[in-house]
Amino acid sequence: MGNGASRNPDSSFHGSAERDENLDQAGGQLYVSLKMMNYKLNGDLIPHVYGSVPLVGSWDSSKALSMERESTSMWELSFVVPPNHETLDFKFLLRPKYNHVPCIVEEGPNRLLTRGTLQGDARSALFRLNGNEVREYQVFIKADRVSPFDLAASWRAYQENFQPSTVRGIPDVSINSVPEPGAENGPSASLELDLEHYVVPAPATFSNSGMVYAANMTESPRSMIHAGVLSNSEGSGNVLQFYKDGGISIDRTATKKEMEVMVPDPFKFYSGSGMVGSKSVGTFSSLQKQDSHRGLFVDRGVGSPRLVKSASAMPFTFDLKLDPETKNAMPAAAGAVAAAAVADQMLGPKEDRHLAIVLVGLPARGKTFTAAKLTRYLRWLGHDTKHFNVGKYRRLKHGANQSADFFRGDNPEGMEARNEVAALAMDDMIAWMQEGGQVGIFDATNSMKERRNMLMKMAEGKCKIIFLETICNDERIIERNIRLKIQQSPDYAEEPDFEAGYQDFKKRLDNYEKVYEPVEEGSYIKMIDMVSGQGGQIQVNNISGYLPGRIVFFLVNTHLTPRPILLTRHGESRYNVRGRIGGDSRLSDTGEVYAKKLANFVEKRLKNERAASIWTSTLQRTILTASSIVGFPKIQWRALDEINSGVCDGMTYEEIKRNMPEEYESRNKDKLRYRYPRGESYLDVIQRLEPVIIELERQRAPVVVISHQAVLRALYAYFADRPLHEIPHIEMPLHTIIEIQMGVTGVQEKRYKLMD
Ligand SMILES: Nc1ncnc2c1ncn2[C@@H]1O[C@H](COP(=O)(O)OP(=O)(O)O)[C@@H](O)[C@H]1O
Ligand SMILES: O=P(O)(O)OC[C@H]1O[C@@](CO)(OP(=O)(O)O)[C@@H](O)[C@@H]1O
Repeated sequence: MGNGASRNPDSSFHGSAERDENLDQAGGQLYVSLKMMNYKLNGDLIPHVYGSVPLVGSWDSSKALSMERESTSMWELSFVVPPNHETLDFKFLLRPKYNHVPCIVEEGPNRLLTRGTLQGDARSALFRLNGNEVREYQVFIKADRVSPFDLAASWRAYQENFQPSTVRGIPDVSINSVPEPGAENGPSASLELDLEHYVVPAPATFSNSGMVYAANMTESPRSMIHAGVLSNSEGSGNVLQFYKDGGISIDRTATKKEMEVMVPDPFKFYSGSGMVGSKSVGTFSSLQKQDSHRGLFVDRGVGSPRLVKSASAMPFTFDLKLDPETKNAMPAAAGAVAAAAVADQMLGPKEDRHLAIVLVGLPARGKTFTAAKLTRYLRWLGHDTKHFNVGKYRRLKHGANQSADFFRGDNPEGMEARNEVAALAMDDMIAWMQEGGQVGIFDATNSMKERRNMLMKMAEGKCKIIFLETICNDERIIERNIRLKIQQSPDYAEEPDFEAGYQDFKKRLDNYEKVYEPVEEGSYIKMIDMVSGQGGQIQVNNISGYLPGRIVFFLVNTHLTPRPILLTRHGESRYNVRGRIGGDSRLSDTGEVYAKKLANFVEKRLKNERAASIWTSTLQRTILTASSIVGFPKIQWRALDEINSGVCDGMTYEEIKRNMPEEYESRNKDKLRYRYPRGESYLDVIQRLEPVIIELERQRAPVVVISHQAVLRALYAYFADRPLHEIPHIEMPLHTIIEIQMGVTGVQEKRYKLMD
């Protein structure tokens, strides 16, 4: 749209330099939303808009933009103006949709929009019809500056998913901030104010609830499993109780029983000093240009992680050396993971086929939290990943109630006992990798070089180690973390006196601080003050390969700002009613009622959340479901489109069974991997949703995702930490909102059912 050359001599209006600067700094685009009220069709004349720049026809009425009917008498048009636009003059006109004449242009001077501000008085649109009859229609013109980076943030997501809609007349990005007059009298008014009224229980499988201490869900010592003392990681944690309101509580009795178990001593002690020299260090911050490091997202927001890559930093490259021995060995979840990851795993050096992420950091620095989150992400992407928490091994071997003295650097028994359990956990992790496991997350303080050397020695020739150090210098956050630890950690489950627990943990921290040696060796990622809200930094050293690159990218985008993510399917579609899959049908009458109810719900639930946004697919049924929601930007993502059912698109399951029995059978056998002819599989859907997950992690404001059954199953599985094979079978009912609450203790779920 550039320098929209205006014919209006007064159009050289400019805002103050300061305002311009502010707008430029916002880096945003302008979302212009025009509405015309009470226009009832007059012959085949449809309201249009044309104006001074090519986007609105350059004053050529044949290229005017048609407004779309939003309701019986309300017409709407939204478009996006790039930030550098000068002035936009425009006028409303009435014209047949596919004919150029007759063309009736509104009376009066041009309307003028300068740098986001409408000049002159707001006035109705006056049209002089044949015989000099004058018709007057009320119009609303609204321009909102919204950062496009908040909308479709990563360049990758933008390139891959932010495609033009196939739906005629519906803008890809729109904002309608003016509540529809009379909206409160629509069907939505039937939704009572009390949202709690609509709460229904969440399924009892939400294993990653913020109420559950992540360490409890990690692996158990093999020796115990083999001895039949414990079952496996899932079974060995605490007993969970699920309540009607979706809350979860931990049965401490179970924890205690587990702690009482003592194992025969299978421990071996490992030592060594195989230190790997540091090759290059890169620091990432947002100050560099986006295109200077492909694949890494740059956040322009205040208080977001900073990402800078120094010239000396290693690029994330693929090592494609051919290893004939493993040519045919496919990774466990082949097909789920990106081709580059498969190539790395199959063709890279032998030890690189297994990756150990070894956490480093003082207590209460978010190591277990980060390890659990990374495990969830990698598993969801299809990488066989396990989380080994040395604290859990320690508790099982030495009991949960060790005092701070146990952790003193000058307590030889304590040191030996701690190294012993660390070696046991590492041993288990390597054994698991040799059975085919891909990524092991080794979660302990690992705060001294000597310990890290031991681990590197154990890993030699077996797996590649990347240290992941979490550093936090914000005293307030450390204080909050300590308090959370006393509440959550099984170490203090038996301590009834909070203050006594607090003092003991502080002493433990002191003991660690005295001997702490930051990582300077090998390959590493350092997360420094990433959750302080003041920026933060990620430093990487000697990192290469597809998977390490994805891990860095993921960590850069995660944070702890609490916010809800609301997931919902579109309202019932006409195809849903007829049992047809895919397609691009409109909503049924029931679906339309849901759209109104949803708008009402969103209005109430996100009343004070001005920065929230609504994400839809590019298919009509989601866009129409979002259409009644006002006051938030709406973004269409192609990645949110329903699973592509290829040649079966538009058929009923019955028709597929009858006409393509083999296809029907194959899907029944393996719904996760089955790919519709010329369409997609669930695994394909998961892959294309990865940028959406990264973007949901990155967002600090609430997001409402209105999408489809298969897509929402995949998204939900990420948050609920559900295994890949369950994804195609997860229940995803219509007319229900799943609220995922992201916060400092992890992820929690709540459900609202708005209609039966
Ligand atoms: N990068 C981080 N820096 C500081 N605190 C964090 C970070 N990530 C998560 N946290 C917070 O730290 C709390 C305690 O984390 P936890 O993982 O138990 O610590 P650790 O394993 O280091 O002892 C978490 O509940 C979370 O709120
Ligand atoms: O994988 P299955 O269970 O077939 O579910 C996906 C199907 O759900 C449907 C409805 O049957 O999605 P949608 O919610 O978009 O209408 C189909 O369009 C889609 O093919």
